Amino acid sequence: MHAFQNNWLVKKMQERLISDDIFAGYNQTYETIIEDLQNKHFSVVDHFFPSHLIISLQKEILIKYQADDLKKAAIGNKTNEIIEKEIRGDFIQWINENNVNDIEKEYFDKINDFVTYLNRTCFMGILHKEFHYAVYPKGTFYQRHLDTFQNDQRRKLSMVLYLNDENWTIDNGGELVIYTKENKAETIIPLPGRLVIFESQLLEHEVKPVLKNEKRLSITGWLKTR
Ligand SMILES: O=C(O)CCC(=O)C(=O)O
Ligand SMILES: [Fe+2]
Repeated sequence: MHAFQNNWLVKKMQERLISDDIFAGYNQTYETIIEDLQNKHFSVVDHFFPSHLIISLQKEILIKYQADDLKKAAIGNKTNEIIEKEIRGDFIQWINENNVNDIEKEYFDKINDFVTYLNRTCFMGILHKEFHYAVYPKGTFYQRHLDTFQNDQRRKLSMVLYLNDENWTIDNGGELVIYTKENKAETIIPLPGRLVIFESQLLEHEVKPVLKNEKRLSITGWLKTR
């Protein structure tokens, strides 16, 4: 018997069994993600986005970081934000989907296609999204947490896309560790182009310290219900 059979996503999956609509516009990558989420509440996909987009987004985040556009990330809710270096040390910039360049638009087009698929085939009811760039310089990390810091129960799926250099190695640190419901640590190397999707309210996770001078680059976001 599955330990989390009554959680939000699994309920959606059960409803899904009765939908014939799944077969219209069937997408194998999306189906793999949905199956992973159903089985283990997270999924790791390496070629969700085309590689030219990863390269362009990497250039983009580096330009913004060098222009000092990213700010120290805070914790807590919006009215009570505190910067707590002992908890997280990354620099972020929120992306406004209504004001994007061509590269960011290509990114959002793909995200929106995925969201439409989830809503159509799993009745997931995703209505809102929020995404930010994140840079973790040497020595920074993000302690074990759930993605519900901002008192926001609407966050359902977390999505992290790594924009690291193609020469990124395991010695750089900065692994994402996801703690499964059996409290088993799953270590994910932040390889360029890798996308990690997990259930925001269910799985605790942490970013291990970045050990080398190579900055750890990503876009992190949340798919939210009403
Ligand atoms: O960058 C990652 O791998 C995870 C980031 C994260 O957990 C967060 O921003 O909430
Ligand atoms: Fe997180």
